[in-house]
Amino acid sequence: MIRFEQVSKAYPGGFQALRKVSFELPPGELAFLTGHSGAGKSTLLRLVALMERPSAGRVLINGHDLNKITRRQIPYLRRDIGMIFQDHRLLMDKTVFDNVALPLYIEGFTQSEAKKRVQAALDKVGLTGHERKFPIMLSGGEQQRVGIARAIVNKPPLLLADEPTGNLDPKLSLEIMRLFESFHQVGVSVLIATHDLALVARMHHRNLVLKNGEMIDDGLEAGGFDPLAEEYL
Ligand SMILES: Nc1ncnc2c1ncn2[C@@H]1O[C@H](COP(=O)(O)OP(=O)(O)OP(=O)(O)O)[C@@H](O)[C@H]1O
Repeated sequence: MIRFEQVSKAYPGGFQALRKVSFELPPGELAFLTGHSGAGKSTLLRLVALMERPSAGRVLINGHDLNKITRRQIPYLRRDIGMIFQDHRLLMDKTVFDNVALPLYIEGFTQSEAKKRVQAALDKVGLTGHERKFPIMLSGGEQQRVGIARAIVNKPPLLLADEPTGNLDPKLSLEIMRLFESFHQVGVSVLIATHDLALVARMHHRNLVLKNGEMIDDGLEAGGFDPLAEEYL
């Protein structure tokens, strides 16, 4: 699903955010991406989502070399990727229905076609019946669920989440992570960048660890990984 081959990313000004990162995430796998603030987690996700381009190396998604994707092709590739952000990025003047339907409208679905899909997505995140509400009327956890419903509404095979539980308390965070697990269980690939090492330790999934732009652990070695170990912090 995702393959990084010796990927480096230098931002304008020369800051080296990623250094020769290589890893592979097979289809249907759920993995965490951890590391200190500034380690390069968001940069890595942005490279997968074609929001940034690598300075060196190759990123492949489903065998497509992203270096060979033209600007025009980007929207087509992005359809296969659902993105979830810490600040959920909902449109506050639109209803829950319209927020979730947005990717479908962009793809040209009519309102009636969109309706079924939106209801199915809201059902999956436990928000049936909230269609007509505005985001401001929802709790933080519910708003994050709307963001997740929007990300899954066109059934992408890959979900990328950047600190999806950053603003939530431990109970809600666990609920959101369980939701990602439920997508993984039906075959969706999921990559979640997070600071929440206690939650990562509790969930028993692969953990990719970045430190100063280098991948110091790709989570594949047997023997158990302790995300709270000193060397990872
Ligand atoms: N557009 C940019 N231009 C210049 N430098 C950037 C840009 N985006 C990120 N950086 C720098 O690259 C480094 C990695 O940033 P990134 O956001 O990928 O880290 P992160 O691990 O996601 O951090 P955090 O956990 O704090 O979100 C940081 O030092 C950051 O300041």
